[in-house]
Amino acid sequence: MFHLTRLTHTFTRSLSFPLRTFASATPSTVGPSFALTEEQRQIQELAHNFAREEIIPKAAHHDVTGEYPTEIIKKAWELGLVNTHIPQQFGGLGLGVFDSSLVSEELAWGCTGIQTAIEANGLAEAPLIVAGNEAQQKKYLGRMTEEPLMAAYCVTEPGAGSDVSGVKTKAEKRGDHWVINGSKMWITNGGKANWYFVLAKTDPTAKTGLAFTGFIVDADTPGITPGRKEINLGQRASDTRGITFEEVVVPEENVLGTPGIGFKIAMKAFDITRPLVASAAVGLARRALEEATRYSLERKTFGKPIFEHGAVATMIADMAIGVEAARSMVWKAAWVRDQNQRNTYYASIAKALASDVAVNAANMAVQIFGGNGFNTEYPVEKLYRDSKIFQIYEGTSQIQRVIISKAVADNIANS
Ligand SMILES: CCCCCCCC(=O)SCCNC(=O)CCNC(=O)[C@H](O)C(C)(C)COP(=O)(O)OP(=O)(O)OC[C@H]1O[C@@H](n2cnc3c(N)ncnc32)[C@H](O)[C@@H]1OP(=O)(O)O
Repeated sequence: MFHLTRLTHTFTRSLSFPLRTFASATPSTVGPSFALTEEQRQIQELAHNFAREEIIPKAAHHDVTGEYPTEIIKKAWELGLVNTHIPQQFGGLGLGVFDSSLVSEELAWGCTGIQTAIEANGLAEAPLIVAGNEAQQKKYLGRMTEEPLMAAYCVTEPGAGSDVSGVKTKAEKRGDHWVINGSKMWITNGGKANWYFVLAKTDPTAKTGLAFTGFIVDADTPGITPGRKEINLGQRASDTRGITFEEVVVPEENVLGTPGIGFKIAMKAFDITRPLVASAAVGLARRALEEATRYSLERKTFGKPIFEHGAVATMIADMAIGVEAARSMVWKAAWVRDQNQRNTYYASIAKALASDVAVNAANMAVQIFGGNGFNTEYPVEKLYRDSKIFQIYEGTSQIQRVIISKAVADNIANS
């Protein structure tokens, strides 16, 4: 309660209206409109200003050193820009996916490495939001609003990335508790989390939809060992690690939903988070567009700004087309989810489209910067490195297309 009051004060000061008024507004239910409400514009502006003033000046430092952006996350948390989905009854803002996408686009415009560290909390929390009981939500979501803690979603394994049904980590029921054994890989916030969502196989004989169980696991449980921080191509502020689980004892009360339905919980979580990963990709693409446009208006060749050469202007136009189209798709995927309708198809389209847009935009920005684009003194080489992971994490671009094509075929078969 103390925290909620503090958060309310901070947020109220920043936004100039009471938290509850804002949080109880459900602008996403206004229907297919592209007009943001006043409240949405204000939270977007808050996130934008935060990215400009707190993230951008420090992004290069965290990229070069790989240092985890703890102080930035704390400040973002104080403003309510972290854990945006947590329902109000557990101390959060209870924002829908649409409103959260406004925040994630702006934070990612600042730095996708830092934004990924922040949004990985949302990914870990999503299974609790879709399947947690009140006691679990109160305990684990509630604590995220009481102090700036991190959480992590542990599904991927060394041998199971795209194919989640190949997860080998297993959990066995022994008496009144479960025991988890196995190894996870590429876990965002792996070394920083206070608790994990862990997917483990509990019935090897059952079909995928009944073979796995989702657990909430406190990070300080004996038997959990995070590995070293991985050194990745981009998004280096983000903490990615392998984690081993050896005879990790988890109480029955930490089973999410019922035993066996963990795969579906893990998938439903993506319905919330894929639109947000896509919105982050839009943020990166928009940043690339802005940097490239600014540069092309200043840099001269053959006696005029390079923007005036048609070949460059065409690239700028293509980047703008990508940003606008991808954002529209993010908004649709988010809006459908906020209507409590299944959005898997749209979430995958948004994720696939926005990821390709981000990679292409960063590529074109480097091209427009020329030699300077290849150099670490200029901002776009970082965007180029940071962009690639969008086509890989939260389901590769190929997996999104598997989901999309299956949905199209099902639709035709059932028509
Ligand atoms: C910003 C934060 C970033 C954080 C860092 C990023 C972290 C990560 O990258 S997390 C890991 C990312 N990994 C992935 O995205 C994995 C990609 N793979 C997949 O999504 C799945 O394996 C996928 C879609 C290929 C489906 O696999 P497949 O084994 O064919 O299962 P499938 O047969 O479709 O589904 C099994 C059951 O689940 C159900 N199901 C599948 N998806 C859903 C869903 N969205 N909602 C409800 N039910 C679902 C199916 O209906 C089916 O049910 P039933 O058995 O009753 O018919």
